[in-house]
Amino acid sequence: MKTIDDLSKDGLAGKRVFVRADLNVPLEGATITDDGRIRAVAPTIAKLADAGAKVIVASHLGRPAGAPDERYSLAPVATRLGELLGKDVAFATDTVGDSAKATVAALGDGEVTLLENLRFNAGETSKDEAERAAFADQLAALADLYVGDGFGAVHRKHASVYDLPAKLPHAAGDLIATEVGVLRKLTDDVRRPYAVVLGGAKVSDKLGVIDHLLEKADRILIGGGMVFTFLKAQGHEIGTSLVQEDQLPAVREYLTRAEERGVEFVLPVDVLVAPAFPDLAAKAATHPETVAADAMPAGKMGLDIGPETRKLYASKLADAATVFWNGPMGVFEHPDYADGTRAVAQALLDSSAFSVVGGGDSAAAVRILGFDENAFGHISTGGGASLEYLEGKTLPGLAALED
Ligand SMILES: Nc1ncnc2c1ncn2[C@@H]1O[C@H](COP(=O)(O)OP(=O)(O)O)[C@@H](O)[C@H]1O
Ligand SMILES: O=C(OP(=O)(O)O)[C@H](O)COP(=O)(O)O
Repeated sequence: MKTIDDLSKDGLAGKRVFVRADLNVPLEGATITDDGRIRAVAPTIAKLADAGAKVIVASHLGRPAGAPDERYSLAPVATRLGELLGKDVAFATDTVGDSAKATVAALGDGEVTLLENLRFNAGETSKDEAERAAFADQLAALADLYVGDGFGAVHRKHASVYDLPAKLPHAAGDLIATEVGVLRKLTDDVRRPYAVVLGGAKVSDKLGVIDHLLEKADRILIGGGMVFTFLKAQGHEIGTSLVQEDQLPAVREYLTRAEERGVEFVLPVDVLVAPAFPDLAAKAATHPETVAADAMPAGKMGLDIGPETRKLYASKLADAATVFWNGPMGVFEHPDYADGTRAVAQALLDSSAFSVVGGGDSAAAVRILGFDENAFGHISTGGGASLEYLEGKTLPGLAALED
């Protein structure tokens, strides 16, 4: 992959450089609860601006339905990015419309703009190649050069990630270079025992990764919303918990294959349940019940791993030499369901393992719960992206930067 240094051989002064970042940060209303992804890409933006480029930053936020939706506006991110860069960041209220065109046209050398959420446009995520290409053409018209630095989104075959770089001279940004450098170590020569902890809510995206992990990992620990598809596959009651019904046969096969291959597959022995998903804004006490994982009551939702599971998982991580962790163990955004995630983070710090924590929410959880991010081996800005990288898959957003 070309680097920014390669791209800047003829100078960057006055050039319009499009930076595809992943600024998909957690928000409560318009308040950013963790700015890790903004801080991670800010040095790339500063480097380009310092070289005199006119920097056009673009990202998605959340999963809006291809049309403007104020809840997913990047406006709060523009303000925070400006604070981190120590300069104004002009915010365009659309992505390729009049506001974007006028904002880009008004940019001076060394100035920075942030476009509104790419996913407010159906073309960004479309499966229709022509629709994606048409949107990429509109984005390309705004810029002279392209820098891909949104590591968290490189597994998405989206217009700004995959189609746009083919239309402009392009390079990988410094964040992508760092991320790939660290993750390569986990694919090339991993120190064993190698434990992988999987949780979170993007269950359909991430269950498939287990297929590959069964060939690589020595131990796989399951938490978060992942748990209940496994419990159901084993024939247990899961109440109203998150479940991926269409994956039940696949999950049964994983459990069988883990046994055959001698991979230790660890599921929770107890879980915290409540009648409903908690109100994350109010954070009022919800008085969860601890129940055995094989005896969940009907009508209740599993929201965190329980106290016995916390101890069990800590013991399974204590002697690992390498740990990769993606996905919180529970709904950590509410204090009643943060203990599982806290326990896994603490277990990684207590062990001497090289630990990689990947994912927007996992990385945010570690920081929000008060852990020192520098105490971990690597905090990756990508969850799905790092998992697919470890799987050895061709990632569209990395392939597009190679030539
Ligand atoms: N048992 C559960 N039920 C529903 N959601 C859960 C559960 N456990 C964790 N979550 C949610 O998972 C989300 C993070 O999942 P995900 O996006 O897959 O992780 P990451 O961003 O680290 O890749 C968090 O917002 C958390 O509240
Ligand atoms: O948050 C992200 O991924 P992650 O939750 O796997 O870390 C990325 O911004 C990608 O978002 P998407 O999963 O909506 O494509």
